[in-house]
Formats: sequence, structure tokens, C-alpha cells
Amino acid sequence: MRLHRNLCYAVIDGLLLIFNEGQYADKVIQSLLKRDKRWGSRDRSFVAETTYDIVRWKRLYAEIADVKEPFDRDNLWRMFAVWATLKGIKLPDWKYFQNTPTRKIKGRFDELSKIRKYRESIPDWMDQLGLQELGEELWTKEIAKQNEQADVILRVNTLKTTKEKLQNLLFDDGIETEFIKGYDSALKLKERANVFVTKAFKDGLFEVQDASSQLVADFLDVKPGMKVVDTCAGAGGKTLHMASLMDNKGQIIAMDIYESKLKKLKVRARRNGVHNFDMRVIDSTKPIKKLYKKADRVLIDAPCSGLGVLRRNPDAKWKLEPEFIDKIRGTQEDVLQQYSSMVKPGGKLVYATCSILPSENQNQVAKFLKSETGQDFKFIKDQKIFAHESGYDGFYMALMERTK
Ligand SMILES: C[S@@+](CC[C@H](N)C(=O)[O-])C[C@H]1O[C@@H](n2cnc3c(N)ncnc32)[C@H](O)[C@@H]1O
Repeated sequence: MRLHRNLCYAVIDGLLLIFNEGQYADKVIQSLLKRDKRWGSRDRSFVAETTYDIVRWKRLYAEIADVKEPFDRDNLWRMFAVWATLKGIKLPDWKYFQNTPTRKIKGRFDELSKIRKYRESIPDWMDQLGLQELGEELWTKEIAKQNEQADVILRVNTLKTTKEKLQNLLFDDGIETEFIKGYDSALKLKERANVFVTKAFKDGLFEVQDASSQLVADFLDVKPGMKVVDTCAGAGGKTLHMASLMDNKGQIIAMDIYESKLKKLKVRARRNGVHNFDMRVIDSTKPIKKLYKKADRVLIDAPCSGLGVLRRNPDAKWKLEPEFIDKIRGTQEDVLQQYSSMVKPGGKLVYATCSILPSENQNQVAKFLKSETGQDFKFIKDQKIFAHESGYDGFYMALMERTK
């Protein structure tokens, strides 16, 4: 591979914004990709993937390059040189790469690879937390997998098409996909591609949604005609999936504390041809009280640390803080207590997170079931999904039923 100067500059500019200005990697990359209309798909994927790679391996590369935060441009060029050297890319004779100690870089890499927190490039606190919650063996395997690039998975919108038809349409656009056993509506891209520019996407024939996340709507066992509350709906990935499983029949009430997120759901729903839903912003306890014991199904897709989805959000390794995880555990407890009240007797409740930590998952469910509110519920089953076992995002889901 030959390095092109303007593409490398774009990566360095992006890293400055992500590391020093605290901007989100996906947003920064999106805007970097608009920089030069002449860039082809290879150039764009170089910028996106190199930036993500250096974000993912920040701690390891900074340690090897012997640079400290806040990084200046020279520091970032040194980290870039580490990235290129470890990838086996020949460094051009630009001033930034003069005197790059190639052999020393490889030696430092071998040395640091013996220590998990450097090898997996994670903060000390995260390594301790993972170890404490999952134990050495599980944590070591999972965090290694969380550093791999995630596949692109589509969820076919069965309101508008079938898996086979969509596969053929995408094939005509040069995008090859395959079915995934055990995931009814999923298509996996054989190679990364920008699927958002396809006519099939604009026509609402699919959404991008990880395979693990696609299991949640099925787990809740929604049926056409039911009254379903999606309490933490956000931009509605799971609302849309449930609507298609319900064949647009019945009612889904999508709630969130942020109106801006629900507005995105509205746009997606229009594209998907979903119309069996209403939206409610949770700005008081009123919308919850109004639905007391009214819902056949309630989904709590709870806010969480996101430690199961580091593959697609590598900058979360640097943005997350242990205090935030403590706070979010409190929110998880609250939402379980409050939102479970909407399930009617005989109705079902799913609590889900994209975390792999027991303290956000099964321990929360156990605490809920022991509480006074939880006395009205019985535990049916749960599923703990680890990326290193499934190949998809780390996830948790628990199914409960209201008995009285
Ligand atoms: C895991 S995300 C939801 C993802 C979404 N269900 C999907 O499938 O695309 C969690 C959501 O919970 C929302 N949230 C945070 N605190 C909340 C609360 N107390 N009540 C309701 N929603 C909350 C966040 O705004 C966020 O959209």
C-alpha cells in the first residue's frame, strides 16, 4: 500500500478533533469524508479505517511512540508511523517519518503485547472492571474480540421485501451479502460498502442493525395487534423491527427522554413504511402512569455502558468513565422499577442492554425481581451474548412475565 499525503493529513486532522476536542469519531469521520469530492471508495475507506484503527489502539500506539496526551501534530504523526510500521506499510520519505525507529517499534510492540491493558489498548480502570466482573478467561477473550472490526449487518424490512429479493437487489448494486443461520431477518455484507447510498436503503428495504440487536424483538415475542411499549426507543432500531414483526398491526408506543432521538425515528419509520406507532417524550411520570398495566409487551432497551459494542464505537474506550457506569446502573434500576408498571397481568417484559457486565445485566434483573415491584413478575429466561462466542455484538436480554 502507498500512502497518499492528503489522505494522511485528513487522518491526522480527524485524530486531533477526536483526541483533543473530545469529538465523536463517527461524526468526525463523516465530515472528513466530505473533504474532497474526488476521493474514491478506496480513499474514503482508508481515511475511515485508519482513523478508527488509531483511535482503537490509542493507548498501545502512544506507549510505543512514547508520546503523552494532549497530543500535538508531531505526536500524532509518530503514532501514525507506529500504525503503518505494524501494518507492514513502507513509510515514504516525508519529514514526519524521518528517523522512525522501525525495529524499536516492533520490539516495543512485542514487549507490551504481554500485558493485557496495553495489548488490548484499554484504560486501567476498564481492565480492572472487566476482570472483576467476568474473570480472567472470559474478559481476556471478550476484550480481544471487542477490538476487531465489526461486520456490517442489515435487517431486512419484511414489511416491504424478503431476504432473497433484497439480496438480489444489492447484488445488482455490486454488494454481496450472505444469510446468517439463526438470525431470520439478517443479511451480512461479504465486504464493507456504503449501503446508505443504495436505492434499496432509500426505499426502506433494510436498516443497518447488528445481529445481536436483531434478537431482542423476537425475544419479546411481539404479535400483530398487540399493545407494545418501547420505553427507551431512541432512534427506534427495535421499534421498527417490532413493527415489521407485528405486520404494522396493533400499536407501538415509542418513548424516550430525548425528543431529538424520537424525531429520527419518525424519519426512519416513514422510509420503512411503519405506521403502527405513536411517540411520547418522557418529561414527567404522566406518560408512564397513563399506561399503568395496559401493555401486552414492554421493552426496556436500557441506557448502558456500551461495553458490548466497542467494536463499532472504539472511542468509547476513551470517553467512558467509571463514574458514568455507576450512574447508569442507577438509571437502569429506576427504569426497571418505573417502566415495568406498564405491563398488564399476563404481559411480558424484556430488559436488554448492549453491555457485557453482569452488574448492568443479570444482577439488575435479580435485584428487580427481589424488590417489591418485582414480586409481581416471574423470570422466564435470559440470554448473555458475548462477541467472542457469537461473532456479533455483546448483548444481554432477560424475559419476565407479569403474574398479577
Ligand atoms: C440503548 S439506547 C436505545 C436504542 C434503541 N432502542 C434502538 O434500538 O435503536 C437507550 C436509550 O435510552 C434513552 N434513555 C436514557 N435514559 C432514559 C430514561 N430514564 N427513560 C427513557 N429512556 C431513556 C436514551 O436516550 C437512549 O435513546
